[in-house]
Amino acid sequence: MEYQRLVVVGGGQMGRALLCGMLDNGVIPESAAQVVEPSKTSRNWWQENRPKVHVTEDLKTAIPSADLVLLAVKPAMISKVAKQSPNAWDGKLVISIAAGIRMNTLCDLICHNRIIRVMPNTPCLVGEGASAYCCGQSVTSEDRSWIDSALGSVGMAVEVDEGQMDAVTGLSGSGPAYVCLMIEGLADGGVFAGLPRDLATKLATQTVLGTAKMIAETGRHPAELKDAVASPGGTTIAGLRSLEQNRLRAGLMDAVIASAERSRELG
Ligand SMILES: NC(=O)C1=CN([C@@H]2O[C@H](COP(=O)(O)OP(=O)(O)OC[C@H]3O[C@@H](n4cnc5c(N)ncnc54)[C@H](OP(=O)(O)O)[C@@H]3O)[C@@H](O)[C@H]2O)C=CC1
Ligand SMILES: O=C(O)[C@@H]1CCC=N1
Repeated sequence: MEYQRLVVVGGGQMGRALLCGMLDNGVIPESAAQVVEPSKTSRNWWQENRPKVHVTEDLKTAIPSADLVLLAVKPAMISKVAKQSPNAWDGKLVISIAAGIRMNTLCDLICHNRIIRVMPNTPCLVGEGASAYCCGQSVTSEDRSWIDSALGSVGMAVEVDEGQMDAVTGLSGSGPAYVCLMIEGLADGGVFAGLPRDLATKLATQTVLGTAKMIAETGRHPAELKDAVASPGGTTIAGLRSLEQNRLRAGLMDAVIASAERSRELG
């Protein structure tokens, strides 16, 4: 199936990361994309950065022209958006990225179940996203192929059971924030140890990027690669001891669990 027009409702952080990633990767041409956005600042951002994307405040006129609609508003706004344009959702593939909002709820709101729930993450903006999705009962095989290749064009995409979506949200949906905190902390350590801020941030970023790539490309267990860095009586094992004393791993587990619980509450 050819999808002619994509309407993104909510052109904020994640709507931007996903749509820009898809535009950059040729999933959809700029002229076929429309963004519905009430915030003037955000509309200005689209007009300055993606002038060919049509931007409007008017949901009611945008939806009828769409073949597929990406709901990228905050979870608390989903119901309002759906009710703002009743009967307009028929015949459209609806994709929701709202954390915690369940398929049943979406289905009740838009009165059909040709719905795909997606949990993406912000690295979609640079083609390195990690997205999971689950499909409603009326999703066609063409819809499924489209979402798989659209998300795949901006990173990795995996289909999961809906029951796994809260855990995915806790891990990869929220994860970029935890990694940013880690990079910030590593850079702060470098600054404390005497490096200029710019250099410390560059080294911290490349260390995280390189390590992630090494794990992904070698398929080796992170513990094995960690052991390869730590010489007996050396510098790394001193650092690792400090991290264990400060419960880094338990802290990361707690963060993922807290986020997954919050996702469950939002539903
Ligand atoms: N940020 C992330 O890393 C991720 C977010 N998500 C999900 O993505 C969704 C969006 O989050 P995020 O991008 O961070 O949020 P943002 O606040 O950055 O973006 C949401 C945008 O929607 C706009 N908006 C509000 N009401 C409407 C409306 N009625 N019609 C159209 N647009 C509207 C907001 O405008 P205004 O500011 O004026 O209210 C805002 O610009 C959420 O449901 C979140 O759970 C999923 C995965 C990761
Ligand atoms: O913080 C949030 O609620 C959203 C969902 C996943 C990442 N950000």
